[in-house]
Amino acid sequence: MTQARVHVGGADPYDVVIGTGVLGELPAMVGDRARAVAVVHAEGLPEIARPVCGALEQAGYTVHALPVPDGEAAKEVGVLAGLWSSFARSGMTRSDVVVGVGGGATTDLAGFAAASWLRGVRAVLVPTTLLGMVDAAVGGKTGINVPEGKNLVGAFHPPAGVLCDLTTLMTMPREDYISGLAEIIKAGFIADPRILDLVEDDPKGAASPHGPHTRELVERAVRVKAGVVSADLREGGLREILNYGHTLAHAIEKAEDYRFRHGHAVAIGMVYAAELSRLAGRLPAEVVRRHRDLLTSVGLPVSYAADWPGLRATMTIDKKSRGTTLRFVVLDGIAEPGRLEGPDEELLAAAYREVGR
Ligand SMILES: NC(=O)c1ccc[n+]([C@@H]2O[C@H](COP(=O)([O-])OP(=O)(O)OC[C@H]3O[C@@H](n4cnc5c(N)ncnc54)[C@H](O)[C@@H]3O)[C@@H](O)[C@H]2O)c1
Ligand SMILES: O=C(O)C(=O)C[C@@H](O)[C@H](O)[C@H](O)COP(=O)(O)O
Ligand SMILES: [Zn+2]
Repeated sequence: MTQARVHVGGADPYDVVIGTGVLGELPAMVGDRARAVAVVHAEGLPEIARPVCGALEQAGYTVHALPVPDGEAAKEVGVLAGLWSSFARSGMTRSDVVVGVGGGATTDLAGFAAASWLRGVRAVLVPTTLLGMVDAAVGGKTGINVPEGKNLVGAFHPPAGVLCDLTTLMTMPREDYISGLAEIIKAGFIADPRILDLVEDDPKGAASPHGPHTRELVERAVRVKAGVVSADLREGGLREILNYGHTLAHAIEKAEDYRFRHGHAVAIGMVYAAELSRLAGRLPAEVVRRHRDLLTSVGLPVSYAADWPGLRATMTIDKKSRGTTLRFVVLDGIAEPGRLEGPDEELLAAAYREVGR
């Protein structure tokens, strides 16, 4: 099967390679200055990590396989500290490389370990989930959670390359796959309406890695993300659009002690942001309905019940906030993202009433 190559521009450009049999590209992405490579992988994925390590060993690198807890449990300071110790024991120098293999949680951790080790070593990411491929591994946002909130500690550290092997999607649990679909649909609402049409025409196909448009959906979402982060790596302005739905989503994830899937929280968060847009007089009701219909059709949640004051308090520390001013990404239409700055408390609560069960 042919491979697609999406270029990410900016000060540290790199490619995202999408297809099957992409591991052959790994040594070139790691580069010839490295001696040692730390392969940080989700511990539940030995079958996927093994060929990655094998390809690197065959290319002559000394490989240190470093398993980390599966999923969100990886994004903890204790796990990160464990990686620093392992890097030290393995003698990882500035010319050596970290390869992250796993879902978005694993690549967020691996990327931040690379960003912080010796003040920054090269990272190559091999995402193995839909969400990892279309969002987390691309764009250089790395980080971990703290008890006070999601992704509150991290760094912008673009990878040297991203390898998306679509065959790894075949073993994904259905709910995790659908979670990734939320970020694809997000890319549709903020920038690429063709994504929305593809999902609407065949929601069953979209919710399966065997669907007829899997590759196109992945590629389209990667292109949206690549275009945005090429222009604004450090989230000076434009990049905020990728955060559509995330202000409430991150509060939900914290309220659920990070046991709620990210994409599921983003789905609810997008409906909330769409309701905010409507109540602010900026978005027709039919577009809000389109959010609910589309997300529901693939099995994503669109409502949530928890105490509003707690969620509202957590949202204060969202990274888009400036001082005491809350800032939201909203929509003025499909593919027309805008900002809502300092909305009044009644508007915030009214939008939540539309989402709350
Ligand atoms: N850095 C970014 O720009 C960015 C963007 C979006 C999301 N994120 C982060 O990504 C994380 C969510 O990522 P995710 O949805 O990939 O979840 P995840 O990393 O938690 O993975 C979900 C589960 O799937 C398992 N898994 C991974 N690949 C598999 C495969 N091929 N077959 C079977 N099981 C597999 C994992 O081990 C884990 O148990 C969140 O922490 C979120 O904050 C980061
Ligand atoms: O890449 C971005 O920028 C995003 O906002 C993408 C989001 O999907 C992602 O979940 C990101 O990690 C959220 O960033 P944060 O800065 O709000 O933690
Ligand atoms: Zn996200």
